[in-house]
Amino acid sequence: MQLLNKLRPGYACKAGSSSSENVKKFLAIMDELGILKFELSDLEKGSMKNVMDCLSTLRAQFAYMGVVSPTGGNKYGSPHGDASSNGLSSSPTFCGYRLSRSHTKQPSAASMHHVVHKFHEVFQLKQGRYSDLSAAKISEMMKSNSLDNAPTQSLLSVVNGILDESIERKNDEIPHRVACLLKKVVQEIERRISTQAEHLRTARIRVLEALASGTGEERGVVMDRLQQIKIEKSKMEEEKKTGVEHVAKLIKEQEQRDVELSDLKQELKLAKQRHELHCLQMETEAKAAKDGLEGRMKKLEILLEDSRNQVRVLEAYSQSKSNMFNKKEHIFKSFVEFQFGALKELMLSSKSIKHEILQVQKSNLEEFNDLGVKLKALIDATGDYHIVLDENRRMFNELQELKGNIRVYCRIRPFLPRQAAKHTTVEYIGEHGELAIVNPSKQGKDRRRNFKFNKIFGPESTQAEVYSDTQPLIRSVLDGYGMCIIAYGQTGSGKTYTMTGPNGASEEDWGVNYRALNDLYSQNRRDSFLYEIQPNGLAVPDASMHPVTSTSDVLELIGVGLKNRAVGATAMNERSSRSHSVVSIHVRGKDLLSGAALHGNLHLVDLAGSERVDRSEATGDRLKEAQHINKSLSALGDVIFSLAQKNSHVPYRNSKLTQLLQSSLGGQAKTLMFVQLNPDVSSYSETISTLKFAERVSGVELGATRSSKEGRDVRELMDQIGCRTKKKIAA
Ligand SMILES: Nc1ncnc2c1ncn2[C@@H]1O[C@H](COP(=O)(O)OP(=O)(O)OP(=O)(O)O)[C@@H](O)[C@H]1O
Repeated sequence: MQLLNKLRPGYACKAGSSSSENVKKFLAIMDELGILKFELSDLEKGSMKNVMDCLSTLRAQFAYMGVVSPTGGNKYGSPHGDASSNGLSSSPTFCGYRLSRSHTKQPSAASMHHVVHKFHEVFQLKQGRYSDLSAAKISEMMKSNSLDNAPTQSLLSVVNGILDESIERKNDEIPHRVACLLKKVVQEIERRISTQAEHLRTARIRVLEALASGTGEERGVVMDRLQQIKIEKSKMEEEKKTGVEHVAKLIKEQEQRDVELSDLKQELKLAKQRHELHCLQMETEAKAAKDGLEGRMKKLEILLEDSRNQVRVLEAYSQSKSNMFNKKEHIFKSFVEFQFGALKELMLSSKSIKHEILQVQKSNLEEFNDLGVKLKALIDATGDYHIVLDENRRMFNELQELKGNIRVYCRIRPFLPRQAAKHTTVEYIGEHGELAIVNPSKQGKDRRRNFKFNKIFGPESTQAEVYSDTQPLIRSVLDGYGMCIIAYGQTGSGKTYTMTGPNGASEEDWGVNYRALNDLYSQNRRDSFLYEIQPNGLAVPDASMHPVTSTSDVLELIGVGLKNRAVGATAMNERSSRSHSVVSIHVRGKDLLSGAALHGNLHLVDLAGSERVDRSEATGDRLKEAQHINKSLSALGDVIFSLAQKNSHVPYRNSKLTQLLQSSLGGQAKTLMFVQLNPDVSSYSETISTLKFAERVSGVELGATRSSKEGRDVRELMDQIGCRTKKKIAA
């Protein structure tokens, strides 16, 4: 056991050389016995498999050896002495084969069995007796080769057989050849026994020596080791089982992997197909792209060639340009040099010019000073001019006042082409405003009636002639006075014609309105006054005021007013104005020098027809309208009459019309009335009533002879104005 203990892994390395020697001895014995041995290096590595195999073989050998009894007979009835016996006899025995032969090479179990079988065949008697054996068979059996190789059991069975046969025979003697065979066999057995005994003795001594070197403790270690080995074996079996399960699991996993692999292969196949398709497409595209690129390359090459050619051309061109520029540069340089020379000269002349300029400036300054003195004198003179202007304005107004603040003109309308019988009521028109009207139906002193006006415009009078006396009064408006121009008369007598002119009138036919407005703008003294002109209707409900800058602006507004004017047919006029038309123009002037403000106004009044109600055959609303018209005309007559009489009370408030015209009726305002007459005899009574109205309005002044003193005053004033104006112009 000590020996086995020394077989533990690593023991040889740890133990001393004596242990190692023992192992070597053990291995030598194993070698001698022909048993599969292990190497010393196995112990050093700890590889126990070879060691265990060796020990197992040794154990089996011992077991086999125990089968043969010390007497050499078949103790257990088996003639062949098989390995079933476990006993290990201490008495000399012999093994089933020669131990000496096992020195050569370790026989395998199969070869050993073969040899034993062969010698059984030679020595086994299958039937019959040994005495019946042929001489050849016996000589074959007696051959030393056969005897040497025959198993001991076979030899013993031969001996037993011959002995049994001799006992059965009793009287018969054993044939000589059989006796020789018996002798030979016995000798062989003896030889084997002695040899075996010797070998066994030697082997047992050696084994015992080897075993004697171990102790009981080592045996325990070996047993423990064996136990461990068993445990390891069971563990290994367990592991093997686990391994088997693991292998099964692995197989299953393998199967799954196979399935996955097949799926992957399928996918790979599809991917490969797709990839191939894609590659194909790519190749096609690449080919197309390549073709395209080649085409483009060719184009680009052509372009490049063109560009190169152009570059060459440009290079040549730039070269020629460069040469030209060089030439020009040369010319410029010489030119610049020349210019520098000229510049120097210029600088010199500039200096002298500067000097001259300074001289001129000095003399200019002196002249400016002189001019300043003169200008101051002029400004003073201008101040005088304004004083003169103001005085002129005042004197002009005085003149107009002396001429009369209320003037009544008479205008007789010509017969119209459509009028059939042209019998006139106008018998005489005097140069100084005398008018004789006749009534053809009457005789005697009642037949004629005389009237007196400031002036009479006959049927042939032009629009310009009618306006001529009005024109000077327009200046009064700009001078800041009020003025009112009124057209009065029966319907169809020509009021609108006088105030506005015929429809679509040319400049020649323009009425008072247009001409007055034109004069307002043309007489606008912009050098000394700033004027603002606005038509005004603020005194009338729903009226509005609009700034105007020209005659056309005013006419436009008049047009709007006319559209709104009530017009209706009467028995006397197909298109009769059934309302008064008033255009009020306010003028604001500012003296630019003194800052003094002026405010003048001009009322242009086209009254409604003055015919009698019964004559116009008006009824209903038209009758009421006619009555209103008559009332307002009557109120106007009363106001003008009161003014002419210089009454303390003037009844402005009796009608809207007089309220509206208040600013241009009375005071320093000028009133100018055109009394319109229809010369036709059929209108005689209307003519008479119109003339009576005019007579009443103009009152005392009409027909009154101005005193010689008033006449002188007028002439003197006229002279003064003329004289001053001449002086002013001279200045
Ligand atoms: N001096 C004139 N020369 C030529 N035609 C004239 C003259 N006066 C008036 N007429 C004509 O007579 C007609 C009546 O004139 P207008 O309409 O001016 O009269 P009216 O007094 O304004 O009438 P109403 O009061 O009804 O409005 C018109 O056709 C007009 O052209």
